[in-house]
Amino acid sequence: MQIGSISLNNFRNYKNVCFTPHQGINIITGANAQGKTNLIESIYFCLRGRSFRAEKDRDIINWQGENTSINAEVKVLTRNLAIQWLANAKNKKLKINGNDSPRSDLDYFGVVLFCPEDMYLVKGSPQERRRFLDYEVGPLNPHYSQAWRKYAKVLSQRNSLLKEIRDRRSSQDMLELWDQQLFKYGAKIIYLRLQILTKLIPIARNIHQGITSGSEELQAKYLSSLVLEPGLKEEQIYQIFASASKKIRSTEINRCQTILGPHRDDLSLSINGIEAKTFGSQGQQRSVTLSLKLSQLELWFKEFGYYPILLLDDVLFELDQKRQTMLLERVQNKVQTFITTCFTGGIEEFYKGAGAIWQVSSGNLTLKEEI
Ligand SMILES: Nc1ncnc2c1ncn2[C@@H]1O[C@H](COP(=O)(O)OP(=O)(O)OP(=O)(O)O)[C@@H](O)[C@H]1O
Repeated sequence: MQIGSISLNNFRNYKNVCFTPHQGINIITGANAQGKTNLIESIYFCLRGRSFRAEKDRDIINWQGENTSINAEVKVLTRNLAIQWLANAKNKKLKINGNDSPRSDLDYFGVVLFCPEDMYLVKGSPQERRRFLDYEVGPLNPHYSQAWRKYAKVLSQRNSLLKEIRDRRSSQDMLELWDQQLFKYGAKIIYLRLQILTKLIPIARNIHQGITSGSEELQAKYLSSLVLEPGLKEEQIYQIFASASKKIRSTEINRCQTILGPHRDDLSLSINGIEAKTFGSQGQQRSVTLSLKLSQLELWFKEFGYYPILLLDDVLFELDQKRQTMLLERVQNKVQTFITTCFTGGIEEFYKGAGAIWQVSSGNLTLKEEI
C-alpha cells in the first residue's frame, strides 16, 4: 500500500500543501514545532478517520480557518483510490472516489503508528493496552472496528439506563434489549481479539527473539473479565458473558456501571516470565513495543497480501543502533515509511536509493534530497 500524494488544506499549521512522498522511506526533518508530527497525524487521520492525539476533531483545523480538507491518492495492490476528508468543528465527511462513504470503508486500509506515547502500551494502565487492542490489533480483522463502535454505543446507553434504574426512572425490564446487544458485540470483540492475538503473538515472539539475540522470550496473554477457556466459539463467549452478567446485575445498578465485558479486559506482557510493566527496563519495554509494532506489519501482510503504511513519530532515535538497523532493514523496499526526526543521524547513508528527506519549516514542506 502506498500514498501517491496527500494535499492538506488548513490542517493544523499547514495552510495549503501538496506532499508527493517517496514510495520507500520518507524522513521528515526540521526544528521543533514546525509541523513534522502534524504531517504524520494527517496521514493517520486520512486512513483512520480520527487523530491519534487530538481530543476533538476541531483541534486539527487551522486556528485561522473554519474547516479543513485532506485529499489523498492511495494505491492498495492494483486499486487506485482517492480519499477525501472534509471536516468542520461539528462534523466530518469521507468520500472515496467521489462517493460519500462510511468510515468503516477505511477498515481495509492499513496503517501502523509508533509514537512516544506507545511506551505506555507496556507500562501504562490497562486502558492503554485496550487502546492498542481496539485501534491497532482490532483492524487486523476488517469486522472488528464496526463491532467495537457498536459495542461502545451500546455500553454508553446501557450505563445511562443503569443510572435511570437506580434512580427509579426506568424499570429493570428495559435492560433486556440492551443486554442482548451488549453480549452480542462484546462476545464478537473478545472472540476477534483472541483470534487475532493467536496469530500476532507468535510473530511478535519471533521478532523479539531476533531483537534480543535470543536472550529474551516475550509472552503475551489476554486477560478477560470473564472466565474463558481456550478455543471458545463466539456463541459460547456470548453465553458465558450473559450468565456472568446476570449474576452481578444488582451491583451494576448500584454502581451505574457495566462491570464485565471487553472494555474491562487487559493484555499481560512479560519477558522471560517476568511482568514487563513492573520489572522491565525502559529499553526492554521499548523492545516489546517495537516487536508488537513490527508484528502488526507482518500479520497485515499475511492476512491481506500487502504491507500497511508505517508512521514513526519521534521514536527511531530513541532506539539503540542495533534496533534502528533491524527496524530499517525490515521495512526497506517493502513498506512505505514516514519517519519524523529533528536530526537525521546519518541514516540517509543506510538508505541509499530507497527514500527521500523532507524539510519542514513553519508548515511548509520541501524536498531536501533524494537518498
Ligand atoms: N490547529 C492548529 N492550527 C495552527 N497551528 C497549530 C494547530 N495545532 C497545532 N499547531 C501548531 O503546529 C506546530 C507544529 O506542531 P508539531 O507537533 O507538528 O511539531 P513538530 O515539528 O513535530 O515538533 P517537535 O519536534 O517539537 O515534536 C506547533 O507549534 C503548534 O502550535
